[in-house]
Amino acid sequence: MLFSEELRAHAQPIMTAIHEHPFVRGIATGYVPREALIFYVEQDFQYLSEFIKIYATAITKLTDRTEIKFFANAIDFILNSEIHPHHVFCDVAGVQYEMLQHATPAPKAYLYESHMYRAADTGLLLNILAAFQACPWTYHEIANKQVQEKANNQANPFKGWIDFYAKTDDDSQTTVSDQIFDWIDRLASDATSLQREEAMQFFLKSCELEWQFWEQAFYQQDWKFKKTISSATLKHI
Ligand SMILES: Cc1ncc(CN)c(N)n1
Repeated sequence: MLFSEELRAHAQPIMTAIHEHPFVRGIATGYVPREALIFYVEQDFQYLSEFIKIYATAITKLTDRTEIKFFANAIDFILNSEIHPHHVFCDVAGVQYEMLQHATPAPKAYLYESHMYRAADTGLLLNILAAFQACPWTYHEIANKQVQEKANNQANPFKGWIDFYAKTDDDSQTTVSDQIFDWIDRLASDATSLQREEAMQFFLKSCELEWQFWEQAFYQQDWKFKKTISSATLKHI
């Protein structure tokens, strides 16, 4: 069994819970509460900005130009393409995107970002890719399932979001997540079983954090002492 097949098999209960999450179901049925959409975009904007820095860290571990290009493309995708699904949510919520670009990470986003940095700190590309893969993989799975359900019909205001994440790579029919799974398999074939276990943990925790990210936005879960934390300034003694 390929390592990527093992990853997917172990993540199945989490993936099922993501498909069934009320936010994700709301995308399919065309209704998500406005506050949830706004909270999501605020958090995702800052989360993706942090992701760019994590990709940049991954680049420092590489020598092969094709591999470097992969991460450079991923950065370009966030900066220039992934703004589109955010605009879809903003249009439905009736808010200006520019208004949602100043948030600080809420607890689950903070945890997810810290988890990614922890993977990067191990210095192992296998861990970085495993931790990162939950991001493209779960979104592609969500969108694909919703396309199969014909949720991307003209009446659905989230059609643009679903179509965006269901897209494959031009004519090749391969997705970014397929390419990453192939890359993970190549690295895993040279890894020890302990290293594979560590990568598995990074992947599964990222999958759970994807679920947590939807949950956090749907219920707008923020720091309990947000005002205290954000208003703290150093006193000059
Ligand atoms: C939290 C999260 N995970 C995944 C994606 C899809 N790149 C995203 N935009 N945000």
